[in-house]
Amino acid sequence: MARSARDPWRDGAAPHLPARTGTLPPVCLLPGDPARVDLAAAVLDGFEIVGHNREFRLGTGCLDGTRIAVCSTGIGGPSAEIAVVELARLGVTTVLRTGGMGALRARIAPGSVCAVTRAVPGGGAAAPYAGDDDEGDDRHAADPEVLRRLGAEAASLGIGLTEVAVASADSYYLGQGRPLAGYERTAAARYEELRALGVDGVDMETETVLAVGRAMGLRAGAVLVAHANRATDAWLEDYEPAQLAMLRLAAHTARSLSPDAGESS
Ligand SMILES: O=P(O)(O)O[C@H]1O[C@H](CO)[C@@H](O)[C@H]1O
Ligand SMILES: O=c1cc[nH]c(=O)[nH]1
Repeated sequence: MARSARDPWRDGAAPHLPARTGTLPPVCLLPGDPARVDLAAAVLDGFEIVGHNREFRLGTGCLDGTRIAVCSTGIGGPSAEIAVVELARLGVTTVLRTGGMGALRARIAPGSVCAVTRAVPGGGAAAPYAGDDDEGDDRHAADPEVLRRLGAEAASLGIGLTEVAVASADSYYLGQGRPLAGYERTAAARYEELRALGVDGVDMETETVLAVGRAMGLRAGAVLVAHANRATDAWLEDYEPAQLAMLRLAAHTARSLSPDAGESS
Protein backbone atom coordinates (compact mmCIF):
# COMPACT_ATOMS: atom_id res chain seq x y z
CA MET A 1 0.00 0.00 0.00
CA ALA A 2 1.32 3.47 -0.90
CA ARG A 3 2.34 5.65 1.99
CA SER A 4 0.65 8.96 2.71
CA ALA A 5 2.83 12.04 2.14
CA ARG A 6 1.21 13.74 5.12
CA ASP A 7 2.06 10.82 7.40
CA PRO A 8 4.66 8.57 5.74
CA TRP A 9 4.62 5.68 8.22
CA ARG A 10 3.83 2.13 7.08
CA ASP A 11 2.69 -0.76 9.28
CA GLY A 12 4.25 0.87 12.34
CA ALA A 13 7.60 1.47 10.58
CA ALA A 14 8.98 5.00 10.93
CA PRO A 15 10.04 6.87 7.79
CA HIS A 16 13.52 7.75 9.12
CA LEU A 17 14.36 5.75 12.25
CA PRO A 18 15.06 2.05 11.67
CA ALA A 19 12.37 0.73 14.05
CA ARG A 20 8.71 -0.28 14.37
CA THR A 21 6.14 0.84 16.93
CA GLY A 22 6.26 -1.07 20.17
CA THR A 23 9.73 -2.58 19.74
CA LEU A 24 11.76 -0.08 21.76
CA PRO A 25 12.16 0.29 25.53
CA PRO A 26 10.65 3.42 27.11
CA VAL A 27 13.90 5.31 27.73
CA CYS A 28 16.25 6.35 24.92
CA LEU A 29 19.65 8.05 25.06
CA LEU A 30 20.26 10.54 22.25
CA PRO A 31 23.87 11.15 21.22
CA GLY A 32 24.41 13.32 18.16
CA ASP A 33 27.37 11.30 16.89
CA PRO A 34 26.43 7.83 15.50
CA ALA A 35 29.82 6.51 16.73
CA ARG A 36 28.70 7.18 20.32
CA VAL A 37 25.92 4.62 19.84
CA ASP A 38 28.57 1.92 19.43
CA LEU A 39 30.47 3.29 22.42
CA ALA A 40 27.38 2.54 24.52
CA ALA A 41 28.33 -1.15 24.25
CA ALA A 42 30.95 -0.38 26.93
CA VAL A 43 28.26 0.53 29.48
CA LEU A 44 25.30 -1.67 28.45
CA ASP A 45 25.19 -5.47 28.45
CA GLY A 46 24.28 -7.42 25.31
CA PHE A 47 24.32 -4.25 23.23
CA GLU A 48 23.02 -4.79 19.69
CA ILE A 49 22.54 -2.48 16.75
CA VAL A 50 18.89 -2.53 15.69
CA GLY A 51 19.43 -0.59 12.47
CA HIS A 52 21.02 2.41 10.78
CA ASN A 53 19.45 4.87 8.34
CA ARG A 54 21.09 8.18 7.39
CA GLU A 55 22.40 9.75 10.65
CA PHE A 56 20.13 7.60 12.78
CA ARG A 57 22.01 4.66 14.28
CA LEU A 58 19.89 2.76 16.78
CA GLY A 59 20.83 0.09 19.30
CA THR A 60 19.61 -1.43 22.55
CA GLY A 61 21.30 -3.00 25.55
CA CYS A 62 20.66 -3.68 29.24
CA LEU A 63 21.78 -2.31 32.56
CA ASP A 64 20.97 -4.63 35.46
CA GLY A 65 18.23 -6.23 33.38
CA THR A 66 16.64 -2.95 32.26
CA ARG A 67 16.57 -2.47 28.49
CA ILE A 68 17.69 0.94 27.24
CA ALA A 69 17.73 2.33 23.69
CA VAL A 70 20.43 4.55 22.17
CA CYS A 71 19.70 6.49 18.98
CA SER A 72 21.94 9.06 17.30
CA THR A 73 20.29 12.26 16.10
CA GLY A 74 23.06 13.47 13.77
CA ILE A 75 24.18 17.08 13.84
CA GLY A 76 21.69 19.89 14.39
CA GLY A 77 18.08 20.63 15.16
CA PRO A 78 16.39 19.34 11.97
CA SER A 79 17.52 15.73 12.38
CA ALA A 80 17.05 15.89 16.18
CA GLU A 81 13.41 16.96 15.60
CA ILE A 82 12.84 13.94 13.35
CA ALA A 83 14.37 11.58 15.90
CA VAL A 84 12.32 12.88 18.85
CA VAL A 85 8.99 12.96 16.97
CA GLU A 86 9.48 9.44 15.60
CA LEU A 87 10.72 8.02 18.92
CA ALA A 88 7.59 9.37 20.63
CA ARG A 89 5.37 7.54 18.16
CA LEU A 90 7.51 4.40 18.40
CA GLY A 91 6.60 4.26 22.11
CA VAL A 92 9.55 5.96 23.83
CA THR A 93 8.47 8.09 26.79
CA THR A 94 11.78 9.56 28.06
CA VAL A 95 14.68 10.96 26.03
CA LEU A 96 18.08 12.00 27.35
CA ARG A 97 20.43 13.84 25.03
CA THR A 98 23.92 12.45 25.66
CA GLY A 99 26.10 14.88 23.78
CA GLY A 100 29.08 17.18 23.55
CA MET A 101 29.25 20.94 23.96
CA GLY A 102 31.67 23.83 23.87
CA ALA A 103 31.93 25.44 27.33
CA LEU A 104 31.73 29.24 27.37
CA ARG A 105 32.98 29.72 30.96
CA ALA A 106 36.62 29.19 31.97
CA ARG A 107 35.57 27.28 35.12
CA ILE A 108 34.13 24.38 33.04
CA ALA A 109 37.19 22.35 32.07
CA PRO A 110 37.15 20.15 28.97
CA GLY A 111 35.99 16.70 30.05
CA SER A 112 33.51 18.07 32.62
CA VAL A 113 30.20 16.21 32.70
CA CYS A 114 27.28 18.65 32.80
CA ALA A 115 23.54 18.36 33.48
CA VAL A 116 21.46 20.81 31.47
CA THR A 117 18.90 22.79 33.45
CA ARG A 118 17.53 24.69 30.44
CA ALA A 119 18.24 25.83 26.91
CA VAL A 120 17.61 29.39 25.83
CA PRO A 121 15.08 29.77 23.03
CA GLY A 122 16.96 30.34 19.78
CA GLY A 123 14.59 29.30 17.04
CA GLY A 124 15.52 26.90 14.27
CA ALA A 125 13.88 23.47 14.31
CA ALA A 126 12.46 24.11 17.80
CA ALA A 127 10.55 27.25 16.74
CA PRO A 128 7.37 25.58 15.39
CA TYR A 129 7.03 23.81 18.77
CA ALA A 130 6.74 27.08 20.68
CA GLY A 131 2.97 26.54 20.75
CA ASP A 132 0.14 28.99 21.36
CA ASP A 133 0.10 28.76 25.15
CA ASP A 134 2.22 30.81 27.52
CA GLU A 135 4.52 28.14 28.78
CA GLY A 136 7.29 30.49 27.61
CA ASP A 137 10.82 29.54 28.54
CA ASP A 138 9.67 26.50 30.54
CA ARG A 139 9.34 24.70 27.25
CA HIS A 140 13.13 24.72 27.07
CA ALA A 141 13.69 23.53 30.63
CA ALA A 142 14.89 20.00 31.36
CA ASP A 143 12.29 17.74 32.95
CA PRO A 144 12.82 18.15 36.72
CA GLU A 145 12.68 14.42 37.42
CA VAL A 146 15.32 13.71 34.76
CA LEU A 147 17.52 16.42 36.29
CA ARG A 148 17.00 15.07 39.81
CA ARG A 149 17.89 11.51 38.80
CA LEU A 150 20.99 12.68 36.94
CA GLY A 151 22.17 14.36 40.14
CA ALA A 152 21.41 11.34 42.32
CA GLU A 153 23.08 8.85 39.96
CA ALA A 154 26.15 11.08 39.52
CA ALA A 155 26.53 11.26 43.30
CA SER A 156 26.26 7.50 43.71
CA LEU A 157 28.71 6.82 40.84
CA GLY A 158 31.16 9.46 42.10
CA ILE A 159 30.97 11.43 38.85
CA GLY A 160 31.28 15.20 39.30
CA LEU A 161 28.34 16.98 37.70
CA THR A 162 28.08 20.67 36.81
CA GLU A 163 24.67 22.20 36.13
CA VAL A 164 24.60 24.31 32.99
CA ALA A 165 22.30 26.39 30.84
CA VAL A 166 22.99 26.10 27.13
CA ALA A 167 22.31 27.71 23.79
CA SER A 168 21.91 25.47 20.76
CA ALA A 169 23.21 26.91 17.51
CA ASP A 170 22.31 25.85 13.99
CA SER A 171 25.87 26.52 12.91
CA TYR A 172 29.17 25.14 14.24
CA TYR A 173 31.54 27.75 12.78
CA LEU A 174 30.27 31.33 12.51
CA GLY A 175 27.12 30.59 14.52
CA GLN A 176 29.32 29.58 17.46
CA GLY A 177 31.69 32.52 16.92
CA ARG A 178 34.54 30.53 15.31
CA PRO A 179 36.60 32.91 13.21
CA LEU A 180 36.64 32.27 9.46
CA ALA A 181 38.77 34.25 7.04
CA GLY A 182 36.99 37.49 6.22
CA TYR A 183 34.42 36.98 8.99
CA GLU A 184 36.55 37.64 12.08
CA ARG A 185 34.41 40.56 13.28
CA THR A 186 31.16 38.67 12.74
CA ALA A 187 32.59 35.70 14.65
CA ALA A 188 33.77 37.84 17.57
CA ALA A 189 30.37 39.55 17.79
CA ARG A 190 28.58 36.21 17.71
CA TYR A 191 30.82 34.81 20.48
CA GLU A 192 30.03 37.82 22.68
CA GLU A 193 26.34 37.46 21.83
CA LEU A 194 26.40 33.84 23.04
CA ARG A 195 28.12 34.76 26.29
CA ALA A 196 25.69 37.65 26.83
CA LEU A 197 22.83 35.12 26.80
CA GLY A 198 24.12 34.08 30.21
CA VAL A 199 24.58 30.45 29.16
CA ASP A 200 27.47 28.18 30.13
CA GLY A 201 27.84 26.21 26.93
CA VAL A 202 26.83 25.81 23.32
CA ASP A 203 25.82 22.74 21.36
CA MET A 204 23.55 22.12 18.38
CA GLU A 205 20.63 19.89 19.52
CA THR A 206 19.64 20.35 23.17
CA GLU A 207 17.08 23.11 22.57
CA THR A 208 15.31 20.97 19.98
CA VAL A 209 15.37 17.82 22.11
CA LEU A 210 13.90 19.67 25.12
CA ALA A 211 11.27 21.70 23.21
CA VAL A 212 10.14 18.92 20.86
CA GLY A 213 10.28 16.30 23.60
CA ARG A 214 8.05 18.39 25.80
CA ALA A 215 5.63 19.12 22.95
CA MET A 216 5.41 15.35 22.29
CA GLY A 217 4.60 14.70 25.95
CA LEU A 218 7.96 13.10 26.72
CA ARG A 219 10.22 13.57 29.70
CA ALA A 220 13.28 15.19 28.14
CA GLY A 221 16.67 16.09 29.57
CA ALA A 222 20.29 16.38 28.56
CA VAL A 223 23.70 15.43 29.90
CA LEU A 224 26.61 16.99 28.02
CA VAL A 225 30.35 16.64 28.24
CA ALA A 226 32.53 19.66 27.49
CA HIS A 227 34.62 18.74 24.46
CA ALA A 228 36.14 22.19 24.29
CA ASN A 229 36.40 25.39 26.27
CA ARG A 230 35.96 28.49 24.18
CA ALA A 231 36.94 30.88 27.00
CA THR A 232 40.36 29.23 27.47
CA ASP A 233 40.60 27.92 23.90
CA ALA A 234 41.24 24.38 25.22
CA TRP A 235 40.28 21.32 23.15
CA LEU A 236 40.11 17.80 24.59
CA GLU A 237 42.09 15.45 22.29
CA ASP A 238 41.52 12.26 24.27
CA TYR A 239 37.73 12.53 24.26
CA GLU A 240 36.74 8.89 24.75
CA PRO A 241 37.15 8.59 28.57
CA ALA A 242 34.92 11.65 29.11
CA GLN A 243 32.33 10.28 26.70
CA LEU A 244 32.37 6.96 28.55
CA ALA A 245 31.84 8.68 31.93
CA MET A 246 28.88 10.56 30.46
CA LEU A 247 27.45 7.38 28.89
CA ARG A 248 27.80 5.51 32.17
CA LEU A 249 25.93 8.25 34.01
CA ALA A 250 23.31 8.42 31.24
CA ALA A 251 22.78 4.64 31.33
CA HIS A 252 22.32 4.59 35.12
CA THR A 253 19.95 7.55 34.91
CA ALA A 254 17.98 5.84 32.13
CA ARG A 255 17.68 2.70 34.25
CA SER A 256 16.41 4.68 37.20
CA LEU A 257 13.87 6.47 34.97
CA SER A 258 12.62 3.21 33.41
CA PRO A 259 9.20 2.06 34.57
CA ASP A 260 10.43 -1.56 34.37
CA ALA A 261 13.72 -0.94 36.22
CA GLY A 262 15.06 -4.15 37.64
CA GLU A 263 12.88 -6.47 35.56
CA SER A 264 14.70 -8.65 33.13
CA SER A 265 13.94 -7.91 29.48
O1 LIG B 1 28.67 15.34 20.60
P1 LIG B 1 27.42 15.39 19.78
O2 LIG B 1 26.27 14.80 20.49
O3 LIG B 1 27.63 14.76 18.43
O4 LIG B 1 27.06 16.94 19.59
C1 LIG B 1 27.96 17.99 19.32
O5 LIG B 1 28.94 17.67 18.35
C2 LIG B 1 28.54 18.14 17.05
C3 LIG B 1 29.52 19.15 16.53
O6 LIG B 1 30.79 18.62 16.41
C4 LIG B 1 27.16 18.77 17.25
O7 LIG B 1 26.18 17.81 16.95
C5 LIG B 1 27.21 19.16 18.70
O8 LIG B 1 25.97 19.40 19.32
O1 LIG C 1 32.53 23.62 20.46
C1 LIG C 1 31.68 22.72 20.40
C2 LIG C 1 31.95 21.43 20.89
C3 LIG C 1 30.98 20.48 20.77
N1 LIG C 1 29.81 20.79 20.18
C4 LIG C 1 29.53 22.02 19.70
O2 LIG C 1 28.46 22.27 19.15
N2 LIG C 1 30.49 22.96 19.84
